[in-house]
Amino acid sequence: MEKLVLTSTRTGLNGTITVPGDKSISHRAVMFGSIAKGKTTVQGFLPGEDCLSTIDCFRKLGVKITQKESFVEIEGDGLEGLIEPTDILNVGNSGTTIRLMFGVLANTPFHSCLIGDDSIAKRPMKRVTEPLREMGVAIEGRQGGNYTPVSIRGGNVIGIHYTSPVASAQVKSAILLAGLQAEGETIVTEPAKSRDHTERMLRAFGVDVEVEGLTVTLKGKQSLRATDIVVPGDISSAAFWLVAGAVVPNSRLVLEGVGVNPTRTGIIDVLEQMGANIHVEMEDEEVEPIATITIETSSLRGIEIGGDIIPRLIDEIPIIALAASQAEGVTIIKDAKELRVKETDRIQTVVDELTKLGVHIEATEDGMKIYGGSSLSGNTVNSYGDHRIGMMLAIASLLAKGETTIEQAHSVAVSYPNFFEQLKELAEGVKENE
Ligand SMILES: O=C(O)C1=C[C@@H](OP(=O)(O)O)[C@@H](O)[C@H](O)C1
Ligand SMILES: C=C(OP(=O)(O)O)C(=O)O
Repeated sequence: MEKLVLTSTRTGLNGTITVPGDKSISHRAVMFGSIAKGKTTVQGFLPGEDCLSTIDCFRKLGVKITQKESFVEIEGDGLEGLIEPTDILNVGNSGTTIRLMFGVLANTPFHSCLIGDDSIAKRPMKRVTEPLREMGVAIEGRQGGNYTPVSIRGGNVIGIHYTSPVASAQVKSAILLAGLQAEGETIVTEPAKSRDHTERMLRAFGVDVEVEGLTVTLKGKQSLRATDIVVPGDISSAAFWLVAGAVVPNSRLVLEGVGVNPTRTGIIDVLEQMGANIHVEMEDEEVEPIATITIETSSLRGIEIGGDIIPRLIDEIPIIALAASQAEGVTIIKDAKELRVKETDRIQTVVDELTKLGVHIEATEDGMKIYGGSSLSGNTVNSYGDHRIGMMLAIASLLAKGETTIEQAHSVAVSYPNFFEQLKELAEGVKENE
């Protein structure tokens, strides 16, 4: 599916759905299961391309993994059980895979080489490779180890006290994974709280992790004990329906089993602040909290979004920009420079593609300014291989007059393989041609 043509919906979006498993948690379940001793099972795994890349990497490192749709079984033999790969480890489009793999491989006494697709080749790796070098890991790569291909030979890692300049769960997790294998203690402090799935899941695998404010501490030479993981629905995927439910007239959507870890719920806070009719009902609260979220067509107002909330909604900014285009008044998004180094430069891509549909929107250095009250008209737009841009444009097409053609629509499979099927189920009257 290179190109997809969508029309607006006449009846609104109605129904109850379960979104696929959380991408961040699915990656970690496979990684931690692969370096634990014993059999780990994963229910609710996201069979998206990014998480399949993680499985592929660990198979190349000698781990036996069986995966059938959303169920995964991993036979781990500890970190010592990993073997030198005879092939390059290819992470595809996944930043989480490559950055966390550096941490996993920090103490393995063999050579590995990591590459990814064209988007990965443009994303900075120094944020992880630099602190890992400080810990004693031998890393070589293009432009001093900032870009792929990167090769790594682990061994003799020592603990570090690292103050990260970015609020990034990928940086924090890579250092903690290296720290687990290191001599001595590892302490990571971040400037704002990023998602804490690593800290929560390491505990479930029997690791001692201390968290105090923005600082995480763990002792080295700890091993992981296999366990059974249940992955909640991905709030970053649910975000597309939350915004669609709020902005498409005559809609009411119920999303069940959504992960509502407070480090991820910035989208709910923003929609509430914009005046959305949104209701969250807790279902369960074990390793990760889970809820049912209901949203109805709402009158939204523009707001200012910046500061510590940004890491709590970083992947949702493209769809928040669309919500803002339908609000009354102006919305300003700032402190979000990180968007420039995602799968695409998400500030520029959002501005370029929404402008083509008739939105009045301007890029700023660290965010965007969106003028509300736009009426959208169909046009040809492009995801540029960025899954979140592809899904945001699909929701935009539901509001646009006439037909919208989305080029590179297949990119949605990175995080949401059945996105277009669910869209057709929820939006009666939407026509689709390939
Ligand atoms: O750790 C993770 O699973 C992720 C962390 C975030 O990236 P950064 O760590 O670069 O902020 C996020 O954007 C990405 O989608 C997933
Ligand atoms: C940025 C994302 O993922 P990653 O960094 O893992 O490629 C994303 O899913 O929006």
